Amino acid sequence: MRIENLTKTYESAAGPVLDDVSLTIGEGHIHGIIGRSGAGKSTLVRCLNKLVTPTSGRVIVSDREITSLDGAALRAARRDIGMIFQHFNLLSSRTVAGNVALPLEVAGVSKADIRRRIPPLLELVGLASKADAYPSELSGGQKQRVGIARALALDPKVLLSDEATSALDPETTEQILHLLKDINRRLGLTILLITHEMEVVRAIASHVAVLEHGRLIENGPTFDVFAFPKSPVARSFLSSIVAHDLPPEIAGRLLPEAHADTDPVLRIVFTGDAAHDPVIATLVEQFRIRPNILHGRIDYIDGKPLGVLTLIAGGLGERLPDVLSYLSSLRLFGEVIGHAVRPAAAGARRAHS
Ligand SMILES: Nc1ncnc2c1ncn2[C@@H]1O[C@H](COP(=O)(O)OP(=O)(O)OP(=O)(O)O)[C@@H](O)[C@H]1O
Repeated sequence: MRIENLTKTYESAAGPVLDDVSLTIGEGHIHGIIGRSGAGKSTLVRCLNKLVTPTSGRVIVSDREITSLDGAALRAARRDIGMIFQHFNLLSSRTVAGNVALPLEVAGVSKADIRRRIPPLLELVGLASKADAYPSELSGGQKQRVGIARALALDPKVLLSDEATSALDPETTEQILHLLKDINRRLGLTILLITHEMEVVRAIASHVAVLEHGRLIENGPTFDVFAFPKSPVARSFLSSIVAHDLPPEIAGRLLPEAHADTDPVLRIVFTGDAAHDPVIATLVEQFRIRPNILHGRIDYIDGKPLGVLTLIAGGLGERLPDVLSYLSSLRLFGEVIGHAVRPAAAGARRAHS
């Protein structure tokens, strides 16, 4: 799927809601799009199947330019694009099987074929025993499974997921994300995942893009964006997952410049295999540093370890360039983010003031 220079303006006075967005979604990828409320996520996803007509730009799915199509040709092209929604959008008067059958009926598939195609779809989403149940008899997670089976009924090439887990509790969210990942692996289905939760991206997305005020401000493999976010928005989305920023009460005590009574504060980003190296022991033994750990966390993103550790590097002094080159030899990233007043000196400073 290719999105090229997509722009959408609803009301010219309000300015564009999508502003020149370009993005390629690789075949078989799960690509997350994250943004705050009002960033333009729903508008973007609705432009992709032309539920909303973009003001300019193109959307190409499997070499077909969706944005140039209308009428029957557009309806046919939409079969390549399945969609699931936050509030499931099931018909309450139809059974589970009846809801899954709906897109097949609209596409003119014969009754016999529909009867044949429903059971494997329900099997795929773990609802084989619920074919005759009505939506009111299902849990939220089960309703979303029906939504997924319905979205897959016409064998789409791409699945658009618009906040599909936002109405679900954490445990059900995990099960639905697991199901999406499983379907992605088994069918090779490309999934575009619209969300405002980094946990959702972390759980299953191989790539992630960040949307802010209608502009794409970041895009790349999930691990790279998580390890080295460039925008404040991405950093703030990541705050519950990766310890990029110090808690405000610690950050507020750091000084921007070195003084005679301060020690540098070193931030180290651990990625890949080096996350398992005895880095701190080497800093102590080889570089004679007295580390005092301020904040840290190590986690797994896309199956790879990612850690951020911030420490006061007592005794670092002139050895900073050597330490940074040692870290980069392990392909770790290190930087001095400020200076901390030594505890004894802090007491003296307080007494002085
Ligand atoms: N049909 C419409 N007419 C006019 N303005 C609209 C319309 N749909 C959306 N907007 C405006 O476009 C902006 C982006 O909305 P959109 O729903 O695409 O964002 P979002 O990132 O999905 O937000 P949320 O997560 O809150 O749904 C908002 O300012 C919204 O008010």
